[in-house]
Amino acid sequence: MKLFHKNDTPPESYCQGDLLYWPGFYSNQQANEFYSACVEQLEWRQEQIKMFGKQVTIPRLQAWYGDADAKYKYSGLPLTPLPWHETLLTIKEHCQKQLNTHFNSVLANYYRDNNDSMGWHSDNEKQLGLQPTIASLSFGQERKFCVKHKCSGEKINLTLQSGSLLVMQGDLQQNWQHALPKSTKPLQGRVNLTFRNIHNLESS
Ligand SMILES: O=C(O)CCC(=O)C(=O)O
Ligand SMILES: [Fe+2]
Repeated sequence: MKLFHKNDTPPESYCQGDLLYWPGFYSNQQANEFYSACVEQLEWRQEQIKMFGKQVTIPRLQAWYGDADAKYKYSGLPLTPLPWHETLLTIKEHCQKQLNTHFNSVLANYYRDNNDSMGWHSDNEKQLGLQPTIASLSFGQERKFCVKHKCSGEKINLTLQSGSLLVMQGDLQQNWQHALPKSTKPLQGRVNLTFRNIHNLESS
């Protein structure tokens, strides 16, 4: 896969093996419009997940959209997709075209302020396959995104800007974890969309 061409690599882009970051995938204005549409129109829920045998309320809002058969288990939480929203379909088309791949679902995350976060994890569920390509879009408040190697502990920190596209692919989920930490500084809201291709294991 080739995401960057010599002459159109935007400033501060990052391309290291299986992690590609493109800050200006969308203009600020377009990113603001997507942010508002997502905040106002997606069916946000604060889910409970099981962690170490305990029910925990997750520190962010989530919504799962996709094709009807793209059922997903996320941290022990079975998610049945909501039917596609037009804004999500538009963004999905752009990503599919750019990355020359297909997505059948998206996990939307809404971080309302600096107290909302996502802990260390890998998106390595069986249903994603061994080397999933995940397209991660950011709209609204920029936030720090951390990646940590599972064996060496090597850390990479990126600031995900509004309108940026981050692609996680290849062996990234096998070898690395990632997280979106809380901040002590007050922050505005951020919407993140992670487009995925879920394999329906029951019917295969
Ligand atoms: O909000 C982000 O940038 C990360 C989201 C994420 O890792 C996920 O949805 O699995
Ligand atoms: Fe993730």
